[in-house]
Amino acid sequence: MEVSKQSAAYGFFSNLIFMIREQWNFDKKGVFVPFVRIPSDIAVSLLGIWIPKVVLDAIANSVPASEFVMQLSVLTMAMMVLMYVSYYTEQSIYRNSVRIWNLHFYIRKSWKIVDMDYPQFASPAGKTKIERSHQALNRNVNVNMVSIYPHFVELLKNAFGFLSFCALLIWLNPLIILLLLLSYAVNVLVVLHIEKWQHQTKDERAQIDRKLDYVVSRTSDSSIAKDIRIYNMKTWIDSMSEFFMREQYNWQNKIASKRYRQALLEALLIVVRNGGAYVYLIWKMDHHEISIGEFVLYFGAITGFGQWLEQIVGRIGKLSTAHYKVNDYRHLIDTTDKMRRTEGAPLPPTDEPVEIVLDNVSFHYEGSKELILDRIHLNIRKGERLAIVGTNGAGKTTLVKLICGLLEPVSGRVLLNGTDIKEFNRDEYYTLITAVFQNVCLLPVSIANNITFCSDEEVDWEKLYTCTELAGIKSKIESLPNGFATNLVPSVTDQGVQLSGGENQKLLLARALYKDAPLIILDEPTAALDPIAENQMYLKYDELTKNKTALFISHRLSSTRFCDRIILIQDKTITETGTHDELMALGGAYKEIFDIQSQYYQRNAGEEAV
Ligand SMILES: Nc1ncnc2c1ncn2[C@@H]1O[C@H](COP(=O)(O)OP(=O)(O)OP(=O)(O)O)[C@@H](O)[C@H]1O
Repeated sequence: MEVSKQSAAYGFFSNLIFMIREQWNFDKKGVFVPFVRIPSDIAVSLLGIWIPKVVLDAIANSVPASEFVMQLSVLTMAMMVLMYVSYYTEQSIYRNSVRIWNLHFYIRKSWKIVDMDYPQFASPAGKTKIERSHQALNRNVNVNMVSIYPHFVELLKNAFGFLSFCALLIWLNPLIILLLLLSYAVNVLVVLHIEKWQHQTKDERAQIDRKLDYVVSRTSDSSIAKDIRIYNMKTWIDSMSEFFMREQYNWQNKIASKRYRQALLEALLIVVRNGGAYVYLIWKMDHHEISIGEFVLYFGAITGFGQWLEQIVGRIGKLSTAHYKVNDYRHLIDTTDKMRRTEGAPLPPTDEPVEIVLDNVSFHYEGSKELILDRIHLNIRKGERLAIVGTNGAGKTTLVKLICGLLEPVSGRVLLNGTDIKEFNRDEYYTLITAVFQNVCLLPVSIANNITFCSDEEVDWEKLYTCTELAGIKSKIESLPNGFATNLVPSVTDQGVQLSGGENQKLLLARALYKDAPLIILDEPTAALDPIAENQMYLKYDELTKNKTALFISHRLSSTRFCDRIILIQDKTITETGTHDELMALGGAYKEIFDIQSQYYQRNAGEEAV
């Protein structure tokens, strides 16, 4: 298996500063909490080893009871207050603010995904980037990217705690510190090595996660629930999910076995380190060089020193993980759009049809060298209704996506009214286009909102009624108990309705008409319509495309008669172009496909006549 070796593009401190800045903008209190938490936690640890010494010294030195009780009460009270502060700050850092903070990044990530350039979004590299960002913000806030600042605070606390215990142990013997440090250094190196390996293998693991997620999410996808049952896809889903789970399990095993080995090494080091130090303390007491109170104090200090160091090692590991996750998040967030987002060329008036020119356009999808379209020349006149036909996979949708700016040509230019579409601001350019694609995209909101994408107050109701009437869906909507206020996507909305395939298609047509842009694209808009509805749509075709340039993809060649011109895409290029009659007269591939389609109608008509 090839291991992807993507190293962190942002340094640790760059990521830390980025997150502190984010925390500052989000909630300033979170930045200050450490200043209280660090000293109080360290004081709790010091008091923890100091109080037994005070007790033992008082007994050994026969301190008067009243003085002893006084000393103990003050220390115990101080301990209580500090422990409360420590508990409160922990709750406030980890339990509350971090979860909300996580949500803040989650929303920003989702926003970025919907806002990024479509070609980048749809590319394999983009998908991996998005998957990694999902992992960076998984639900476990103790290990995902938002844990970087809390882990850093804890690391600082561990470092100061460690230094304060160091100061104590220096009085005992500086060599003890050296022995303890050496053993921990070995452990740190092993932990860092494991973290790096985990990061380097992340892409491979992300790919398996993505496939498993896809297969598992199919089980609850209502749109394919019927197919699952009818085609008995259960067996396929079972075996695929088992396969990917096994793959995931193998990876988890690999990670676990590395961690087990590291834990074993750590256990061995603890035995050598603490054992040696304790033997030394016993020897000192045996030689009357330290008192019983000091023995207990140093005993606690050696244990505490070890604990601080263990925590430092653990924190470095967690910080390193969080650092890589911040890295993945920033990789996504900092993705710069290739399309123009700044001020672009002035838009043409939106109430006039546009002219589109494809000038020597070639295209292949990322990850494949094979051209889908090869040096296409096409001039679509203002207000022209162009039908694009061709067999499955010929490249019709790809051509339309290039015109929409959803894909970028690998060579050549797409011009709108003489301006390269790259020159327009991307979002402004989209305002010129309205489209009905084959996939149905509905939101869990009302029908009116689904068509207009604006709030009820902003809806132009007259226009909405006209568009739904034209699309042939108005009477159906009005027959629903809540009319235009009826929610769609019943699985997540109150009293939501499920429209039929054809009704959904009419709704999408109404949406395209409501947008009222100068370029309208209809990709198989009648595929799900019954013959009567289809016929009505053709009859209204003039009205639907009035004052617009229209592109119409259809496999039903009879429908193309309503267009001014037809182009046939074959072998990566435009092989035939003309009106229906011209192409029939040409006697080429168009005529052949048309004849094949029409022979069934003719035969049926003939049979009926007999
Ligand atoms: N995102 C993608 N990545 C890689 N290849 C793709 C992608 N989308 C489409 N293709 C390939 O590009 C070719 C053209 O696809 P396109 O969807 O443009 O065809 P089409 O003419 O619209 O087909 P249909 O009539 O079946 O809708 C196909 O061979 C398809 O496999």
